[in-house]
Amino acid sequence: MAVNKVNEDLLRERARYTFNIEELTNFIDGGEEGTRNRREVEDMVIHVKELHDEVPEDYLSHKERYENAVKKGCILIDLLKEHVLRHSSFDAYKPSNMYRVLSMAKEVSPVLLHMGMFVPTIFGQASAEQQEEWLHKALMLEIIGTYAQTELGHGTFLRGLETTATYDPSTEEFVLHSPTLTSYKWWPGGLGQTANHCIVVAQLYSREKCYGVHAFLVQIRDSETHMPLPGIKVGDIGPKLGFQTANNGFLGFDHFRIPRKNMLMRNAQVLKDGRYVKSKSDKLTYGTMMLVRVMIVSDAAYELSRAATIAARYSAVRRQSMPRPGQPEPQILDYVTQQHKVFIAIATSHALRLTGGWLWDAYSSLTHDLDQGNLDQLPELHALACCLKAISSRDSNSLVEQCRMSCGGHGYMSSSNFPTIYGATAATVTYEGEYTVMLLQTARYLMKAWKEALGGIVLTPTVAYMVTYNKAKPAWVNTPEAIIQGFHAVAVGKVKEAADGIEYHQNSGKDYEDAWNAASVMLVKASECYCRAIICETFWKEIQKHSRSMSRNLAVVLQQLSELYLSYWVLERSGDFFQVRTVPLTRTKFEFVSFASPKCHCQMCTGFVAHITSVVVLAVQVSIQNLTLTFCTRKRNEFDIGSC
Ligand SMILES: CCCCC/C=C\C/C=C\C/C=C\CCC(=O)SCCNC(=O)CCNC(=O)[C@H](O)C(C)(C)COP(=O)(O)OP(=O)(O)OC[C@H]1O[C@@H](n2cnc3c(N)ncnc32)[C@H](O)[C@@H]1OP(=O)(O)O
Ligand SMILES: Cc1cc2nc3c(=O)[nH]c(=O)nc-3n(C[C@H](O)[C@H](O)[C@H](O)COP(=O)(O)OP(=O)(O)OC[C@H]3O[C@@H](n4cnc5c(N)ncnc54)[C@H](O)[C@@H]3O)c2cc1C
Repeated sequence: MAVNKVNEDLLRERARYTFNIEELTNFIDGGEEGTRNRREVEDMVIHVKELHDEVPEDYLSHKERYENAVKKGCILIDLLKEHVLRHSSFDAYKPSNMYRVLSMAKEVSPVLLHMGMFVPTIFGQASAEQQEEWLHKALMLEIIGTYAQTELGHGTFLRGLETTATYDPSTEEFVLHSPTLTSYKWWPGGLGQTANHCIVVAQLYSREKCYGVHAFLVQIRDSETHMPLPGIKVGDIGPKLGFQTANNGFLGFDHFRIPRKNMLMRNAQVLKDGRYVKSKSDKLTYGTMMLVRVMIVSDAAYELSRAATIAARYSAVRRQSMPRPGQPEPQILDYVTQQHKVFIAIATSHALRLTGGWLWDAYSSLTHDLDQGNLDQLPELHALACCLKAISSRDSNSLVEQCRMSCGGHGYMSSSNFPTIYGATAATVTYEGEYTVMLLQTARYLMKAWKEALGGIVLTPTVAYMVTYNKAKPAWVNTPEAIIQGFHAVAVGKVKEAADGIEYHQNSGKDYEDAWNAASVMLVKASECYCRAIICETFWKEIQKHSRSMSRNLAVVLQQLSELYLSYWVLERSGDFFQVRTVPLTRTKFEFVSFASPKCHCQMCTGFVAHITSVVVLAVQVSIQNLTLTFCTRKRNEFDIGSC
């Protein structure tokens, strides 16, 4: 049998790396133990022949694809359980571990929502007694759940959800009902044929009063026959852009009764006689969504690094055209345009991975605070989770597409894996909070922060610079730190511009809601700039922090990646930087001037040339599913990414 011979170009590129590959691998995995755990799980998976397709999944019927995905999901979960039972240290339910294991199968798993939302909701919103009853069953997949919140008529506007849960004190039950077609649950993953339980988000009624949306744990299919229970209508919603094996479904209730104890009662409760006990905050019902948004940042990074790996590797082995007659066709990696497409994808995967880790730590700290009854950090974390989920998923999805295009026709093949990765990341831009809606949520937070900044009130960490910029303009010397200050200045300018826009529309007679809507494009822009500043600053600071404990050669390359990221986004947003008025070169002062302002002096901070020499990459060694990007650093022509 022919042995796959490694491409000569790839071998040559790999011989050129200037740093310790294992060190980079450990850095990506979050340490040596992370690498060891990942490899152990991968080794378990890679030898399971049932996980390798004899026939391309695209040639299977919808039913075959689903059955194939169920089979693989069961195998992976069993392996995960076996590994967990063997290594108590491997935190299977650290979201990145769970998602990584499930994504080792090419098909999206029909139990993704069970692991990604059903289990976390029990963790986050069930009382101790309820966790006692349901958690182990869920972890061992004795019950298989999903998260049924979105309806045919409402996905974003949760207060508009129509499914009702009406308490009947005579039987101590809730009656679930879908009063209209638009109230049917629509989208929940696994609902089509897989789940036999679900978290249902419904309007709670007791003693004829509505208390808003709350979560309930509902059995929808018979545990033995798997048939829908009486009063339940359930099925598959049909083909989609991607996610074909996620088994997204619909669910309707016809006066379906569940015990009172099936309302998730960690936060709010309904007592036997129907009295409602309020939660410390209504927003705690939204807790699972915040968790998944936090997860999405890291998983968007993961999906992008898969795409970047494929593109970088292909760029090393593909030879095309003949710039010099009679010379061999060059590797397409030698074209600066190819580098410009691929290198930012690699840099962004690191930026989002490190930002995702930073956000996960912030979220972990918040959950600890919430357990102590301290909700102070909730608004800022909600704002962060919203904008970072939006920007990371959008950046990931668009760069996955850029990576696909960088591979020409072969990138369009299913066998390239780009279509699957694209389908997964495209979904992420919409689910768990639609892109624009999430940025507008962050904008709500920024408008409040701006008002406090004007009043000189001390702000929370990620917006504290607003007070500084609103008073003294910082001096700018041309360094990465200064670029980050530049992003802060741009963000402040956009926040101010949006706040001024709302005020302008109110002064012209609009009420606040209409003024908000009229200024909403500026509000989205302000959130984007606030979020970009966070990613730039976090990426840079994380690299500086980790560089101190890593070898110099690796630190140099990672530093170059972070400088590339900063430079790339200044150039991408040069128009916004144009609005930053400067004084001649030596000591540049920031003053954000809106284009609308009559005193706009568009004078660009010149010399903004970032020479990125001997940048990054090259060939890449991809080991299955992991993120070990084995870079061979190769001297590249010095290229000037241009002055602004
Ligand atoms: C690349 C692969 C990635 C893999 C990912 C890993 C695992 C996968 C697992 C699952 C993913 C698969 C499928 C996805 C499943 C779903 O999509 S579940 C459904 C998700 N749905 C949503 O996200 C709905 C989006 N809408 C909302 O969140 C809210 O409706 C809203 C937009 C926030 C608006 O809220 P609304 O009720 O209109 O009121 P208002 O805007 O006035 O907000 C009220 C106040 O509440 C605060 N708030 C809102 N949400 C939260 C929250 N989550 N946490 C904390 N606080 C919140 C808001 O800031 C307001 O506060 P104020 O003080 O009044 O400003
Ligand atoms: C692959 C996939 C899997 C999913 N899985 C699940 C699941 O398991 N469980 C679940 O409950 N849901 C799930 N969903 C549903 C998902 O959460 C919703 O689609 C998402 O929340 C967006 O809501 P929507 O579809 O109603 O879009 P809409 O909110 O109707 O958005 C449509 C347009 O209206 C705009 N818009 C809406 N509100 C505003 C506003 N206030 N201001 C300005 N513009 C606005 C949006 O920006 C967008 O451009 C899934 C969706 C997908 C695509």
